[in-house]
Amino acid sequence: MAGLDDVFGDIFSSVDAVVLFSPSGSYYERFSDVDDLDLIVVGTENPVGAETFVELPLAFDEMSERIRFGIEGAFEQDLIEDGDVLACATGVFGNEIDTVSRVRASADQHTGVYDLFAKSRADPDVIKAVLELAIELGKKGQKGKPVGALFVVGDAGKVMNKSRPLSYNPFEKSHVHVGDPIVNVMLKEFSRLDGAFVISDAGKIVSAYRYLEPSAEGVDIPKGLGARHMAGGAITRDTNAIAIVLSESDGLVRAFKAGELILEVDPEAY
Ligand SMILES: Nc1ncnc2c1ncn2[C@@H]1O[C@H](COP(=O)(O)OP(=O)(O)OP(=O)(O)O)[C@@H](O)[C@H]1O
Ligand SMILES: [Mn+2]
Repeated sequence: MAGLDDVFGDIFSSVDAVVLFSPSGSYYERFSDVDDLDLIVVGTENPVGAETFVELPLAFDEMSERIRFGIEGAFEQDLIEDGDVLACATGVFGNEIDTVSRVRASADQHTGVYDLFAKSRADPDVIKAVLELAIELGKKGQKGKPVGALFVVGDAGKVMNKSRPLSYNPFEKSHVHVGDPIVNVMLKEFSRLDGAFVISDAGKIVSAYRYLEPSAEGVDIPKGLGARHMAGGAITRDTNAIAIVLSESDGLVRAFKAGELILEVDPEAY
């Protein structure tokens, strides 16, 4: 009878690097003894003091998200190359490592999600909450009809200076934050109305109904996208904000940073 190694051994054959997600100290040390293998530690913190470390802005409950993010971070830091085979070890059922996943790193699969979270001004939790809200809005629409929405996140003072009100601001005197379930209901309700939401680095809803007036000079967004996307893209070149845009016409959620489209997701795929 064949041993388990014969059955599962392929998972570990010709691996270029091991990616350890939030390992405990003892686990890390055991791996350091394995010769000729690149070791990359990925986590929200680096308590093992690994030399080669990719920081996660969020723990990412979903294993596939965690791995995708770690791989993008590793690409970003030139730790891996296109085509590298990685053994990704992570804990699916808890903090202890219980699962190894064999993944071929592909530069084509670059989604920009690492850039969006790790190198933005706004709090990663805020970005994640807004992205999830946009995806949810895209999936369900508003009362069954597709809706569009534009969220500008971070660097709110500057964003306010480069925009003007289309109507009175329902968030004028409030101190509400994204992520709060009631606020999400409010934001969905207001998404039927024109203009952009402006959200601070810490997630405070600064304004709804903002008409953005950035300079569109040098902004290179894909042809076919209209004024909402142009304004969203352009404001991220003029300020340190990021923009998350739900398109009413094609239903996709896009994120812009520094004037460029860096992430495109289909809400139906989530
Ligand atoms: N400069 C702007 N600032 C804020 N909101 C804007 C701006 N320009 C357009 N919008 C909003 O975007 C809405 C849709 O405009 P438009 O159709 O030109 O954009 P789009 O990029 O094609 O988006 P969609 O894919 O949702 O149709 C407008 O009704 C308006 O609410
Ligand atoms: Mn349009």
